[in-house]
Amino acid sequence: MSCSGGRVMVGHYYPYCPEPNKTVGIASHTDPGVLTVLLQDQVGGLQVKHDGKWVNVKPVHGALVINVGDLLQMISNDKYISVEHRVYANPQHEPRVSIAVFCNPSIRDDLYGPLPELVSPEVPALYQQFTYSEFMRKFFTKELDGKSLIKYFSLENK
Ligand SMILES: O=C(O)CCC(=O)C(=O)O
Ligand SMILES: [Fe+2]
Repeated sequence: MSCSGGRVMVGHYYPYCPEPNKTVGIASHTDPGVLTVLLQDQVGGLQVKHDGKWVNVKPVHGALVINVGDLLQMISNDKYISVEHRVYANPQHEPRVSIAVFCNPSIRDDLYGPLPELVSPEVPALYQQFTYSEFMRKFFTKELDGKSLIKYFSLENK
């Protein structure tokens, strides 16, 4: 798999929100692809779910946040787990800007699934194989919610 052909850059702009407890910046989700590289500014607002609790990701000047996505979870047969994250509505009187680069496979019709090296009679595959086209079709028809892509391709009932 190569990341070079499948990178997408997205810029997010979160304006000041006078009533932040009535809405969200981005609802809780996992990123679908392999890895996401994220640059935050100094405003903050990103949270990740850790041990069932939302934890603030403190913005550090010059630092990049790397999120594991659903594809990496499935290809690694759960060696890496995709991270649930969200952004709260911005209560600061200055806008928040973030830039995300999504690293995805570049070949749509190859089969993806747990890498053969990670699967054995003792450690069975946890996910079915799928093409990236099929994966993205499913992604675009799902709600922006927790782990439904992972559940859809899972061979177990998670
Ligand atoms: O703005 C952020 O910090 C996060 C953006 C995000 O989660 C995404 O683009 O998938
Ligand atoms: Fe995200």
